[in-house]
This record gives sequence, C-alpha cells and structure tokens, in this order.
Amino acid sequence: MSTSNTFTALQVMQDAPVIPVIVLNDVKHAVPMARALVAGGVRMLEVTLRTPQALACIEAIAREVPEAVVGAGTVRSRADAQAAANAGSRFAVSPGYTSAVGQACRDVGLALLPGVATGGEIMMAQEDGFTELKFFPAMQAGGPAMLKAWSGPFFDVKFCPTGGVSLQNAPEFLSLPNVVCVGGSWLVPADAMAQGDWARITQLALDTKALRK
Ligand SMILES: O=C(O)C(=O)C[C@H](O)[C@H](O)COP(=O)(O)O
Repeated sequence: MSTSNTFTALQVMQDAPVIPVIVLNDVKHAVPMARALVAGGVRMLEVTLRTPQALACIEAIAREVPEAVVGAGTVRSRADAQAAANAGSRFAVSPGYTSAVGQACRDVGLALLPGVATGGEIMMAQEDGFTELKFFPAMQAGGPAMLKAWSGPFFDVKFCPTGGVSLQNAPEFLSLPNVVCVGGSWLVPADAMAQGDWARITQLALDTKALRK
C-alpha cells in the first residue's frame, strides 16, 4: 500500500516540539504505541528501519492509526525509500545525506528530512534543494554551539537536532532560531514498550507540550 504524501518536511517538523524516534521489535507493539503517542499529542512518528519488523510496523500504524502520521527513519538507500513508501510512510528521515537518497525520496513522493553533521553535507543537501535538515548526532557533533555557528553561513537552513537530546536539554536547542523541533528516542523507552506500559508513553508525550516554542 502506498500513501500519497501530503506533508512537507517543514510541516513534519512544525507539528510538535519533538519527533519521537522509535525502535520496534514486535509488530504487536506498533499500534498501541502509536495510539499512546497520539493520546499524548504527538502524531508525527519516526519508525526506524533498524529492525526486521519495522516495515510491518509502519504498515500497521498507517492502516490502523489514521490520527498518526507515520514516517520511516534510518532511510539509507533507494531500496529503503521505496520500501518505506510501499509500507505507507508519509515522510522519511535519514541519518546522513547522499544525493541518491534525496532523489529516491523524491521519486517515491516522500518528504525527506536529511541528516547532516558537517558544513559540506549541509551544502550538498542544499544543492539538491533540501533546506530543512536533521542535525545528527546532535550532542556528539557539537550540540547547541554548533547550531549557533551554522546560523551564520547557513542562515537559510532549519534544523531538527537529534541524538543525545532529552527533555532536559531540549529547551536549549528549541530556543535557537534555526531549530524548529528536536528528535529523540526518550518518548518511547524500550522497557516501557516491552512491558506494554502505554500510559507511561502517553505521559512522556504529554510532558513535551511544555517544550512548545
Ligand atoms: O536511526 C536513525 O536513523 C537515527 O538517525 C538515529 C536516531 O535519530 C538516534 O538514535 C536518536 O538518538 P537518541 O534520542 O539519542 O536515542
């Protein structure tokens, strides 16, 4: 099943202060997890293509949770982009940037949030027409200070810092004019998922409302 894309990368970023980065090991968890996040006000969901079940999870969420907007993370190749679109993803996120991934996402109609960690990668993504980018891994690659430095030469780029971001350090990122939202896995802890503690996941999503810019 392929879903026509109705969101731009900027719209994906503007929907909530945090895009949850989700690792799913069990298809049974996908739908209740997505409903738990939606109940907490978070509906843009990045399901990483890191597990064999990821595509089936994206399919289940796309089919059964219409209030959610499911996207694929860890998109690293043309094949990933195609598989993500076929499963019903509405957007894609990549951990780095290549023109091949950029073109593949365009070809399959997926808005892409490309990952960058250097000025050269930003310039390559910009050359290909991408101006909303994921800064990954944000804390490890320089944190808020890096984004402040980039705001000079890359004044026309907006970022979603991801990697090492938490409820505690998110406000510092979100206070920067070139940051639209942050990404993070903390909304969906592995133990909460394993225990089926959906109420905890809803609460973690609700807690991010205080971060709204
Ligand atoms: O899988 C991908 O495509 C990624 O880009 C990696 C994720 O964005 C980070 O793993 C999230 O980092 P944490 O919030 O520190 O856990």
